[in-house]
Amino acid sequence: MHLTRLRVRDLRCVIDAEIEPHARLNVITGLNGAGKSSLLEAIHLIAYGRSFRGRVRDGLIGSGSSAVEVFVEWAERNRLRRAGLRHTGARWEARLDGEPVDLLGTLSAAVAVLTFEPGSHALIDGSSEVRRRYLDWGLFHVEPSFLSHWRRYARGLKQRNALLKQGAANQLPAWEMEMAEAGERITEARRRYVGELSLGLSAMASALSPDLGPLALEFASGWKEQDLALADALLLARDRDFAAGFTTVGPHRANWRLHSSLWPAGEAPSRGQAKLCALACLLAQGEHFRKTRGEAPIFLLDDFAAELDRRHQQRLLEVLRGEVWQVFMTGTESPQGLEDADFAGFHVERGHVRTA
Ligand SMILES: Nc1ncnc2c1ncn2[C@@H]1O[C@H](COP(=O)(O)OP(=O)(O)OP(=O)(O)O)[C@@H](O)[C@H]1O
Repeated sequence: MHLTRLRVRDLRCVIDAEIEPHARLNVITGLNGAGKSSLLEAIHLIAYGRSFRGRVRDGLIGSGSSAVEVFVEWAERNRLRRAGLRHTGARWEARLDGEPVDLLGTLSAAVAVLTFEPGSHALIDGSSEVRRRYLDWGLFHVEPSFLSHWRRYARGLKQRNALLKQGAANQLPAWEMEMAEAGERITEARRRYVGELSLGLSAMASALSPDLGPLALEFASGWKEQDLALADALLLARDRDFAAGFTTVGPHRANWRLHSSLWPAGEAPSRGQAKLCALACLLAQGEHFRKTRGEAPIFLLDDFAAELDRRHQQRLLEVLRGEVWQVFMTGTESPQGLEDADFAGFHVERGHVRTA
């Protein structure tokens, strides 16, 4: 899929901007604070209902305005589709192909976007929640039944946690059964997905940087899955969970780890290594999406020159040029090595965008 039109109103310093992006590579340049990242935030907002730089109400809406508005048009299998989102920070209204939308997830399912931004190293060195979200984003897009299992599990977990807080044991078995059934399905899907991602990850990583060596993903389900079914793990954890006041085992505690020969077991990767590995993971996820769905997600690269040294920038550009994805990248300058490339340049100045 690729955007054919992007219109942004009242997002940070961008009061009203419209661009017709290139189907492949879009390079957005401008001075610091010009509003380059704001354009990427607009695309991210449509796909995720939030920014990659915090909540909508925390400064995303341009000062003096009550809502941010984003409109996109995109081509998908020779069909033109469109979506719009108006967000006040507290309330939102969305439309997809001219029809009102009740759930933000409907937009997320339609517009697939992967974002690499200055905080993306958290995928490797941040909390397990970031890594679960990474897996679940992929499964949400490639496995149609995943969302219903996920919702069922989340509802069971919420009910079980409420009962644990109240000290009410008698209703626990019913909710544990719900959690166990849905949770086993979630785990099966996550484990399979991690396996599939691992197949493409090392190739992607070596294209990005030969130094990264072979990479492997190791999945942990959130309970001692090799010894116990989830239903038994929940039963056994009851006393501890009553004392804690929440559920201490289950897929909501799942995690994965990346193994690389660059950092021995027990050692943490450097910030730069974590960034490169996070990028490799995102690219591998995009490639998996493309192979499974038969169309590619849109890739956003915020301030990529500041994130990667020149050698890795060149390698990334080569990888991206070999792919069929639509890419939006920002930087204070256009990257070197694009002289013979077919791409669109946009220049941003105080929130105004023009073709470069
Ligand atoms: N709510 C807001 N209303 C109006 N302007 C805002 C608001 N929030 C931030 N800004 C301004 O918008 C600009 C943000 O731009 P953005 O972060 O997109 O710039 P950038 O070109 O990506 O910069 P850099 O190269 O420094 O990353 C800044 O000048 C900031 O002062």
